[in-house]
Amino acid sequence: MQRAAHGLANAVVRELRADGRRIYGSSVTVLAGKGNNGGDGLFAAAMLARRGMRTTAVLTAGSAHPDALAAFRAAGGRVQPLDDANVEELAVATAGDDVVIDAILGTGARGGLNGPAAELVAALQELHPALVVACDVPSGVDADTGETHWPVLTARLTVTFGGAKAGLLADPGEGCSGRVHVVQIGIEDHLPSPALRRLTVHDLAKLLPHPGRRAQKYTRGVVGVVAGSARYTGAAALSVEAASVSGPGMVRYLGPETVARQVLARTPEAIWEPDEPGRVQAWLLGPGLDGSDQLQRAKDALQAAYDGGQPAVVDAGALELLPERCPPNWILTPHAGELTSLLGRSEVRVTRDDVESRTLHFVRLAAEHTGAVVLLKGATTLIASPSGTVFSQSDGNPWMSTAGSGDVLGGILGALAASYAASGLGDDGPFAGIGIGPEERWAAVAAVGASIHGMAGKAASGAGPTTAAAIAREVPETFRVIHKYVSA
Ligand SMILES: NC(=O)C1=CN([C@@H]2O[C@H](COP(=O)(O)OP(=O)(O)OC[C@H]3O[C@@H](n4cnc5c(N)ncnc54)[C@H](OP(=O)(O)O)[C@@H]3O)[C@@H](O)[C@H]2O)[C@H](O)CC1
Ligand SMILES: [K+]
Repeated sequence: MQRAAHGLANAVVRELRADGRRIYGSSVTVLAGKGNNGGDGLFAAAMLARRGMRTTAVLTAGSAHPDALAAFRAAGGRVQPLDDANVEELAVATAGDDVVIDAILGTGARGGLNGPAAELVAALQELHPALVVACDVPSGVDADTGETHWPVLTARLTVTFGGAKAGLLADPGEGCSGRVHVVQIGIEDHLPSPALRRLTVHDLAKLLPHPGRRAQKYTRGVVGVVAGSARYTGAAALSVEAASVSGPGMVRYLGPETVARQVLARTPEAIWEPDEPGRVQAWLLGPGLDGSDQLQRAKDALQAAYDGGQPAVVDAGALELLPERCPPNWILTPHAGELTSLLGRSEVRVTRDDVESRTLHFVRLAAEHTGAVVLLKGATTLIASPSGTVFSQSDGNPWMSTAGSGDVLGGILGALAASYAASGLGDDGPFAGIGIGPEERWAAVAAVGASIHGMAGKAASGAGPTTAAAIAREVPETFRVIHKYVSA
């Protein structure tokens, strides 16, 4: 607990300094629950009091961790028990402090806040305190699933102990947590393996395909793209362009001649396949599909992938064409609405809101039911393998929610699937080298693609508007940025 408290107190000091604020004389209120989460908060506030901060502890449950409360009092902290009568007054006073530490509920929470604690947090959320630091998890966020029980006080920073908890890496929980800082407290070796894994840029540097001296088209991977239609020509152009800049040996495009002309105008390196396509090692099916001809092409390609054991990235309209059970090297890329339809195929009747409030649960369920890797698009992208492992990538920014962004993601994923199909995902490869087992590797491929897409999108947007085409154009530079971490 002391190491946790030290980590929490030091993170508060760093954040205040980054805001250009003095430590001495600044004010902090810790909202302290009755368990060890409150204990961490009180011990941390005692340390801050000894550094000259004006400290108040609001005891939200009447009682508190005895030793931590004694240490807080001994350091000169002011104690304010919360009750029905003083909620409003304490909310206004607390909101005016330089820092609020949310140490009401942590991993011992069952459901959300209630009573005066809930009223206090709801009032504070409306008053927007200058700096909220959550202890371990924001109170009301389920540490295991990321489900939230409102009210939750949105944090700028969450200081968590032992390892990033799944609830901080999956929405809606991630959306309430701000930046996450992990404090090692010496129990890491005894913790179960994390339920959610996030690939870092160092992982990407190890995993990205690199052509050997004798590389040629088929060793780099050839991807077949069935996308677009007379109505949605842009989807074809964007997904083929994104695939072509993501490292494959070649991109074959299957679609109507009118669309192919526009595709080739943007990506002359692509090959139009008006009839039986040449050899491919992976498929991208679905962006902008419309009309019976294109749907038939997608069906034929899906069947070829199924029969030939080839990986396939299945998006948008092609999601309707899936077999009962998909091969484990297929990557489905629904958004929340499409996920409800996908789940509906296996009699799971949910709404988009249900999915968005329980993203981790439903992405896992979809992977289990379909047998495929399921990539659920969102502010945080979750990628579930049928084996149950889930990756969480959150490299993009909200400006990427723009038309065609999903088509670009599909192109990136299709190219990577072809590259890895060509180079192999064996036990002697880089995936095994970072502890990714054989059943998780296609989910990891999808996580690599999601991360590249997010990094490219963030670079293309800076802090402003961008377009799907601009995201695609940023992909080569994103590969170069990642490559810089190869030696690191
Ligand atoms: N291994 C680690 O990660 C460590 C974590 N530490 C800190 O410990 C907390 C977990 O502490 P714990 O005492 O288990 O529980 P909480 O502090 O999260 O919850 C406090 C108590 O509140 C009650 N409770 C549960 N749900 C609610 C609710 N919805 N509303 C109000 N009260 C609730 C419950 O008590 P009961 O008597 O009602 O059962 C909880 O016990 C962890 O988050 C870390 O901060 C250690 O410091 C280091 C190791
Ligand atoms: K908390």
